[in-house]
Amino acid sequence: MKIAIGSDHAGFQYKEQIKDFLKQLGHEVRDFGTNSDASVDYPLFIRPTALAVADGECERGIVLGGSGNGEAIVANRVKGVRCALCWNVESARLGRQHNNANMISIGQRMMTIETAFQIVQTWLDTPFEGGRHQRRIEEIDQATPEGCARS
Ligand SMILES: O=C[C@H](O)[C@H](O)[C@H](O)COP(=O)(O)O
Repeated sequence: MKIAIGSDHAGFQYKEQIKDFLKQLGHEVRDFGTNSDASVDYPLFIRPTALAVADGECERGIVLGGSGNGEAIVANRVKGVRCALCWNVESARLGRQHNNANMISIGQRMMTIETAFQIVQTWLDTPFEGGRHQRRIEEIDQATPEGCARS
């Protein structure tokens, strides 16, 4: 697969290691930065990563930061992206089975690199279940481009 990857400074070290891990598995990686530990603003790197998944340049995407929270928030504002914030193998497995997550967000300050590798591997290997979960995904996509509001 062609996989987009992006991080801020707080996710940079794991981004580099996950990039190597993906290449060893035979995947093509498109790196949207950042390229050092120097402090940056995560939306500037995460949004282009998510847009590459949304427009089909990449099949999947991985974003990283300190917690992964802000990165997931940014990615999920891009139409067509379903980014699961993953903190263990089970959350990654369910992100695929139930949510058909085409992106994951990982918090470098939240876990060991071994757990991060296991999350990535699980997310790559687990198929979407479909069925009732497909209906729910379609309900997510019923939101207007402006978002939802009570009328
Ligand atoms: O949700 C955002 C991410 O966790 C960021 O990586 C984090 O906020 C960066 O924090 P700092 O600027 O204190 O390194």
